[in-house]
Amino acid sequence: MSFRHVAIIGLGLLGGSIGLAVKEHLPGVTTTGYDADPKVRERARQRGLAGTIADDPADAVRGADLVILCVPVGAMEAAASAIAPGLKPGAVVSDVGSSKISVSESLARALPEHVIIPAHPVAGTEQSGPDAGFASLFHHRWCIITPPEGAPPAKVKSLKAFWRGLGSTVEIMDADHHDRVLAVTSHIPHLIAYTIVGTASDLEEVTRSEVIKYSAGGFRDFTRIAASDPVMWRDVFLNNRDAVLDMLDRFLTDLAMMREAIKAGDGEMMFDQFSKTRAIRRRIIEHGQDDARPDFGRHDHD
Ligand SMILES: NC(=O)C1=CN([C@@H]2O[C@H](COP(=O)(O)OP(=O)(O)OC[C@H]3O[C@@H](n4cnc5c(N)ncnc54)[C@H](O)[C@@H]3O)[C@@H](O)[C@H]2O)C=CC1
Ligand SMILES: O=C(O)C(=O)Cc1ccc(O)cc1
Repeated sequence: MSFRHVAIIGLGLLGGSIGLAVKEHLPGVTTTGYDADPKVRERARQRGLAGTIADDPADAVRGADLVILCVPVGAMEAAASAIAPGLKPGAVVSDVGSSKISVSESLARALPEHVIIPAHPVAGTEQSGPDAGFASLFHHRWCIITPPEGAPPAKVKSLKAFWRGLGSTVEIMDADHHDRVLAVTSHIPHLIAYTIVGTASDLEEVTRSEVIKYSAGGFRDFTRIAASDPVMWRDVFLNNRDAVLDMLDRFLTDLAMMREAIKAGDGEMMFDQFSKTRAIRRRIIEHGQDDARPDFGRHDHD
């Protein structure tokens, strides 16, 4: 069974992109939407982020067979409770949150009688809000689905097909594994960016130098990441605390080793390490996710 009516709760970067992507790639599917912020609803109507934008969360989900919560992970439970009165029995409730264990638990608490299948499209930018979304956001990007035990296989299959329809490559994973992998590949890199940009800015004040003005390429890349939405990332670190702390300990050990190598003038150690990481980047470019679905748009998928 494929979804005929998809409701999107939260119409910022992710929610807006889903609405636009459904309009472009799945034209037979009806979309409805809701956002808690009236200004966002207004802008969403102007941009046509969903077919109908409701002023009430329960109205937005009435009749939907798939509801996707696209709010910060700390707001998932409140958003799920607010849609409960309008949810059709048998509707699938999913989300796009960047961490999965806590979201899974929040949704199960708020909607104990409903089918919950959490997901995370690993696709985004540093932008947020209703003007940030675009239809091709999910093309050739991973979407990780983390079905809880007992999730109906036919509904998991439908959710897979939905994300494939938007151009993603789907992977099934358990929530614990997801949270550990994403802690290393996404959450800690954001933490490093937020920290280094803060450190450079503090240094600038102390030394009255122009650290930021003359920053080279690497630092500019960090400033892009460090411009990401503060509410969203605060919530990620509050909600993926354990995995982030574990992985951060590993990272700090490795950073301390690099510090020792610099202190000791151990050029060989640095050269070996930098050569290894250069090879990793080359592997990503050669076999990475940009190549995961070279056929998107040319074939149908189940
Ligand atoms: N920004 C990114 O690159 C990515 C974000 N995500 C996840 O997607 C989710 C949404 O992120 P973005 O779209 O970037 O954020 P955003 O800030 O662009 O949009 C979130 C929207 O949710 C609304 N909202 C907040 N609480 C609400 C509630 N209780 N009910 C209804 N609406 C509510 C806000 O008004 C806002 O318009 C987050 O959970 C984030 O972790 C996942 C992949 C990538
Ligand atoms: O802008 C970037 O570089 C990102 O890393 C976007 C992003 C942010 C959060 C996610 O959960 C997934 C992707």
